[in-house]
Amino acid sequence: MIIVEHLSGGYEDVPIVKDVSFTVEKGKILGILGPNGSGKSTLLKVISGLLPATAGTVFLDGKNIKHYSPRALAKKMAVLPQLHANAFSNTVREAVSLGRYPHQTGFFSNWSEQDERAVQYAMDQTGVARYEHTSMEFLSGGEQQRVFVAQALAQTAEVLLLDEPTNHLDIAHQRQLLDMVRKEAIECGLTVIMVLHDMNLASLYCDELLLMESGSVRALGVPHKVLIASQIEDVYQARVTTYAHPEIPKPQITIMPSTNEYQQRADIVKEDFRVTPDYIQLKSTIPLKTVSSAVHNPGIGWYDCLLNRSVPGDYVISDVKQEVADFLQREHFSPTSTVVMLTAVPTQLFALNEYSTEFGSVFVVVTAGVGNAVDVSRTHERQDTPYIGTINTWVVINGCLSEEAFFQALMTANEAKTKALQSENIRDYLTDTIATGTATDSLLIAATQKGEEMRYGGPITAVGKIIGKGVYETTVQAIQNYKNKA
Ligand SMILES: Nc1ncnc2c1ncn2[C@@H]1O[C@H](COP(=O)(O)OP(=O)(O)OP(=O)(O)O)[C@@H](O)[C@H]1O
Repeated sequence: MIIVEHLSGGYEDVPIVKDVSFTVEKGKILGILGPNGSGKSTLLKVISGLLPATAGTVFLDGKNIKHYSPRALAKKMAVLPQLHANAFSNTVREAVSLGRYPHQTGFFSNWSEQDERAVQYAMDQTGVARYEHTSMEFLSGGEQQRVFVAQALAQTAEVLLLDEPTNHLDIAHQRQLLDMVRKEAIECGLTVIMVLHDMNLASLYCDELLLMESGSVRALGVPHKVLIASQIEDVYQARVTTYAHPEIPKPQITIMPSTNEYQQRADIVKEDFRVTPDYIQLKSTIPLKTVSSAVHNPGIGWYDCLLNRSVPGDYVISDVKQEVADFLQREHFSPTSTVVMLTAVPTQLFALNEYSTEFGSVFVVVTAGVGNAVDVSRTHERQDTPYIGTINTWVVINGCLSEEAFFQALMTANEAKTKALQSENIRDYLTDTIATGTATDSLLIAATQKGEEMRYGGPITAVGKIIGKGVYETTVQAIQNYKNKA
């Protein structure tokens, strides 16, 4: 455990680090973030005693680091500096072995089995063992960086101070190195303080983050409390936004380019829609921000091609995703920029309407196979598996929606669809109650993201009113087309 209390320090007469306090428990990782020149490296140097503290104290295992001899301190604390001197070593093994120096009484005169094990372990963990006899000068920047990390690891200290350990590393090696650091923390109780420029890696791998600004602590705490967009924007003077990592409950940050290239956005017009016997297509000249429950490319993304593909009524493919991927390849659609829904309804039974609004027009496209409609409040009584018979709904908006508005738009559209089923008296044939949808309905909201942002998409907003009316009317029309055919 390391406790830093009211620490200040800098270079001769230049105070840099001002009144920094934090605690890192044993086995935890603290990430230090901050703009260039904010004092991150200087803080590590003052903590490690490389620069004198002008005020404050660093406690290591309850003892002021000033009261450790340099060798005793080096056994407890290993440091990976930002810039490395490599004057004393030739080969990788020699460089890593230097990490054992604090454990030696003479100059490597009593090399022990423990030293050997520590060096071998550090080389294995950092993936440099295969270069062990190679001269340092023949290694790439990233390979050298891993050797220096191995050197610090070979020191077998309880506390590791790392200044930009992922410098020069490609993403696979960044991951390998940070996974290794995290494993050492969790399994061996290693306490780590590391300076990282990459906020996303810091968020993923650190228990807590310290955000520095002009030598002082601007924020300290768990990643969710530090990586707040407004705070990061203020400290870095760069526009950013946060989003959730897809698998790990940690925030991620992305920069918002100031270029207006992306703001010159086109409008969707009726001619962008095309209907063939196989599919209904919207081909846009710009990617649309899309939220959907489609079969292919569901979720949130940017896509310039939407397909509602008609498949035979007996379409049962065990691997639908692969079948759709094969279809896209066969038909020369880009798998990464196309959203695909499936329907058993012949495409000519679609309904499409355009609605003009004050912000721009809205298109609603629906195919409604309601032969197998269900009452969602009664489906718990059924034992049957889902079958094809689907209402597919697209709402394409010439306008800019907030994230909140996208999800409200989904709700608004779904409510309007249900209302259409009600007024068309579509019933669940098992319960003989009004159906609310089918077992496999799909819904998509796409927007050009041009113009002023609409914050909300609920039923009484400008966009919500159109979605409510548009999805209702268009679904009714599509159901009637379906009934007439039947
Ligand atoms: N040897 C030195 N003597 C005097 N001032 C220094 C010295 N090294 C760094 N500084 C100054 O201290 C301030 C903080 O530098 P430091 O290297 O700690 O920043 P940092 O946050 O690690 O930056 P970066 O993200 O660029 O690595 C800077 O203004 C820098 O110019």
